[in-house]
Amino acid sequence: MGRKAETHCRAAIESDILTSPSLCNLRFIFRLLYTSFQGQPIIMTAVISVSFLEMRDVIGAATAAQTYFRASMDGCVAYMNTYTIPKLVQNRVRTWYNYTWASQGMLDESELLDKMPLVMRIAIAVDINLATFQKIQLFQGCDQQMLVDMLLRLKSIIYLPGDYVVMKGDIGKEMYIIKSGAVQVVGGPDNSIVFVTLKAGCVFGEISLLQSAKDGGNRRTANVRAYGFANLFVLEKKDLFDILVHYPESQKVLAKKGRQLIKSKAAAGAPAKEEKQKGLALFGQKPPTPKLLKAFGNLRKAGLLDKLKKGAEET
Ligand SMILES: Nc1ncnc2c1ncn2[C@@H]1O[C@@H]2COP(=O)(O)O[C@H]2[C@H]1O
Repeated sequence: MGRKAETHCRAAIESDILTSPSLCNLRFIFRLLYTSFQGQPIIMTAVISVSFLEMRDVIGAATAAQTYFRASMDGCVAYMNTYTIPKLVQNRVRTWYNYTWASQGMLDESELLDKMPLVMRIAIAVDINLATFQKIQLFQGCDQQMLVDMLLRLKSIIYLPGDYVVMKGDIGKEMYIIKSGAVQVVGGPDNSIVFVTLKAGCVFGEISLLQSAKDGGNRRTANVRAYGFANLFVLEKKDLFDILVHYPESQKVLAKKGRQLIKSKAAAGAPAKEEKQKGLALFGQKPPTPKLLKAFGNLRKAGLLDKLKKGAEET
């Protein structure tokens, strides 16, 4: 019986099922058990028996999530085959699925929170992101409650390396906050000039959102491209404006900041040094904004992510 427990424990450590993001903690527990109680089979048997029911529930939930993920990916692949979508696009879609699953262990984080009572959603959103949002320069001077309302409307999205998040001249319908990874503001021939690289905690896409449609003020002022994999929060213009209706003072603060951003854009004659030489800058480099808390950091699996990153860079 004791030897059996030891064998099961070792099998669990080596098994593939525990390599999924949600189960890698279990793999760690088994490894700990194995190393701590090796040679004490009775203790190991007792501990494993007690944990068994709990583990069964965890494994059940994780398997359901994986089944959902698989079904979604298989359905999408079948759909792409039906419409003979080019292989290159199909590979990118597959990479997106695999990266999303590997990095956050679910396809849509917001789905998870949607089912919770508002009070819990607020508690989670505040705990994870409020401190970070309070440090974002754009939101300084805005009502705290307005920031909380905003946190509840954020959607999470992942862009693949080289994907364009916004295109110059398009109408701005959403703004972005970088959760992890980086994006580059690019322009010039073949977008070969990098004006600035924005990292975790930075905001972009806000300029066209804060301008009126008059005289094309709501158009994107630059191209923004994902630099490596980029995990972003998206805030839609409609959601932002729905919220601002209730906070006229914050509305004034943001409108003023919007005017300042446009002014600095007009002052493109005095951009940051390296941009000046190239003569294409819109406005100076933004001050660094703080890093977002690593909310889902413990779900990351560096090995698989690195492989996916390499794969995506090769395509
Ligand atoms: N020089 C710059 N430095 C930092 N961000 C920029 C710069 N130029 C453009 N952007 C960002 O790129 C975005 C493009 O879309 P928007 O014009 O909506 O908002 C723009 C800014 O957020």
